[in-house]
Amino acid sequence: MTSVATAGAGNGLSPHKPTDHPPVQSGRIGVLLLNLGTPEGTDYWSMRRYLKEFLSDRRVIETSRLIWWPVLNFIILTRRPAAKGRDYASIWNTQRNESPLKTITRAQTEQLAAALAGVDGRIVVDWAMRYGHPAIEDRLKALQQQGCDRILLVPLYPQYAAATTATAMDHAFRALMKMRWQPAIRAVPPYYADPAYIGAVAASLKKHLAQLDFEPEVILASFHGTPKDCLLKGDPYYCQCHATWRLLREAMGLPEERFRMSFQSRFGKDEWLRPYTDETIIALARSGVKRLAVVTPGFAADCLETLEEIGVENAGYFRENGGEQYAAIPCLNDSPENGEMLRRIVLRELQGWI
Ligand SMILES: C=CC1=C(C)c2cc3[nH]c(cc4nc(cc5[nH]c(cc1n2)c(C)c5CCC(=O)O)C(CCC(=O)O)=C4C)c(C)c3C=C
Ligand SMILES: [Fe+2]
Ligand SMILES: [Fe+2]
Repeated sequence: MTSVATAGAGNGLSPHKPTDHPPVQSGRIGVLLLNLGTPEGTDYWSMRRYLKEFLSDRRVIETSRLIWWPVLNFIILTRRPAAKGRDYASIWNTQRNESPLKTITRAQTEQLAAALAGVDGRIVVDWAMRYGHPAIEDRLKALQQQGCDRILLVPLYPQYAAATTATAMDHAFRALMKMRWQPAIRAVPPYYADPAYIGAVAASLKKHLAQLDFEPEVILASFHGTPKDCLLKGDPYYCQCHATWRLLREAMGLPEERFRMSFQSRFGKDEWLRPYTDETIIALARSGVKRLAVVTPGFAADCLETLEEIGVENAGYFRENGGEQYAAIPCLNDSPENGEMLRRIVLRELQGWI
């Protein structure tokens, strides 16, 4: 028996196992990037597991469980896994056998770690997903085990929505609820109007436009949608998307007719935030617009919703309705613009800790 255990037993206390708690006063600082999550594979069961976890989240689907449970289990989870599995298969990173969202979030983590290494050697950067893997709980524990007694959470959503930012925070706090010795926690606020973000998206957009072999008549900023009810219940997402759109338009020096905005990825039969991206793209093509570029500033990383829905599905709608040239502009991903933006935002939120 170790001396620690003997002392504990002598006091009537349970023996203290050194492996149960983080190193004492190592003073490291964790930075944990949080993104949505993604399936582990494109097969039926991987897709079903992912969709079930996602669509069982009350922050995402607020409908009464009495109504939602049978709809989810008997309708959605019988058909959607196969259909969406095919969409995921069309964008899958086959080299790493993972979705692009995972590959890019990892690259963003490495990029930020490299940028911060020279600033303060105590900073450890990691990443986690709200649904699936790597799990938030596991990565919080891993940071603690590396001696991080302060952790900055970085939800990778420029615009706050209960369905994204809040559920990631809820999940982190559920993990913290299980810890006897919690690290100190901070969270990066929504950065939808931050000059570092607006500047990065505008610079990246200008760079990609310069590489096109055509000049778009219209640029459409497409944001992920939410049910309209979220706005009516007080979710700031719609207003934050509008603020981003206005600031980007000003940064690009474009009038409203040439820099439009819309909401994509509708799910279910309820009304979602308008105008809808697919309807907007069809209307633009029918009104005679021949050259269109679509930018997706609400997505930190390219994913199913940008690569497939914007890059393929909506490109088809544009061409079928008379459009000729179409470009889906990549998200910030791990571009130099992204590296500089994250470095600035994270360093500001670490003030007082470093
Ligand atoms: C059903 C309700 C949904 C709400 C509300 C919602 C909000 C929301 N989502 C994102 C970002 C992403 N969503 C992604 C995929 C995705 N989204 C939903 C549903 C809702 N999203 C589903 C069911 C799916 C899975 C695909 C599908 O079955 O259609 C992704 C892509 C993930 C990937 O692996 O590539 C992102 C990113 C935001 C920002 C948002 C609210 C503001
Ligand atoms: Fe979504
Ligand atoms: Fe979609």
